[in-house]
Amino acid sequence: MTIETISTHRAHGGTQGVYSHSSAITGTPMTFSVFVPDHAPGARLPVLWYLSGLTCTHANVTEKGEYRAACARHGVIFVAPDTSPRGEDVPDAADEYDFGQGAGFYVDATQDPWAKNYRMRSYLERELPEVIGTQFPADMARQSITGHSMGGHGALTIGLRNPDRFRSISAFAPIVAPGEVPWGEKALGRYLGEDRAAWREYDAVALIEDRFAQEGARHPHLLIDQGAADDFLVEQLRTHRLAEACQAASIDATIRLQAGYDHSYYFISTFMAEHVEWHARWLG
Ligand SMILES: N[C@@H](CCC(=O)N[C@@H](CS)C(=O)NCC(=O)O)C(=O)O
Repeated sequence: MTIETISTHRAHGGTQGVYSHSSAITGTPMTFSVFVPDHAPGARLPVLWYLSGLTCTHANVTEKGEYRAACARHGVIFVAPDTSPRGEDVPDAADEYDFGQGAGFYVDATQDPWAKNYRMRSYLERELPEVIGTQFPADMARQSITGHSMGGHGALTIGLRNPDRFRSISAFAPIVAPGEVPWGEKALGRYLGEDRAAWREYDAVALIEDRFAQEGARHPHLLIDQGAADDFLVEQLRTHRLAEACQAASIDATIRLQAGYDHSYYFISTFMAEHVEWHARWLG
């Protein structure tokens, strides 16, 4: 397994890198960024994954997320993958910002022509963790996950499906019930087909209903921040649906509505250090 180093920079007492590798799962080159705080020789640090939203690459959070000082302070590695496979040979939906390249929705597509490359679920559940665990000083027994919008949906669904891998899940303005909102209905319908039963493992509210209704089912700790002035809140994000599902399943989640904040990286970067610190508590 080889990775190519695209760039490295010293920052906040650590190293911010951007890397590329050839993914067997997506069949494309994939780019990702990793911040590694300085550490004692031989030490292995816990990992916080960050999944990005529509139209993003690894670069949006790397440049605007303001996570490095907190990660350095708490000794946490921060990994930011891309949001889809990319390339001239990868099918795309020209002129659609919410589908195709930049909008992989963290699913394994089953429908043509998407099924061949759009396999972000397997990429993030199987292939990239192997790369991070072997190429970086990462302690893969200590992982948590966060994300924004479509990436908040990715963090919640990957985290809830893998409670033994992730100690905590947080999200900024996540899509909590894609099966009930226009962004999600469009993406899941085209990537997975019209049988809505197949959508449920890619829908945080449905996953909670299906897997955590039983008293005592173990789940990662949950923290959500949502801007009250977010233009997507009512139609696409619908945070109250997650609150209702958590309450019905007796899941003790912290879900906060932040007055005045919109959907942008100004919002994310404001609360990023708090999220890193919160995850660091569970990561030990
Ligand atoms: N109106 C936006 C919709 C997409 C959007 O808001 N994307 C969010 C994630 S859902 C984002 O993080 N955009 C990139 C950025 O702000 O750097 C666009 O067309 O770019």
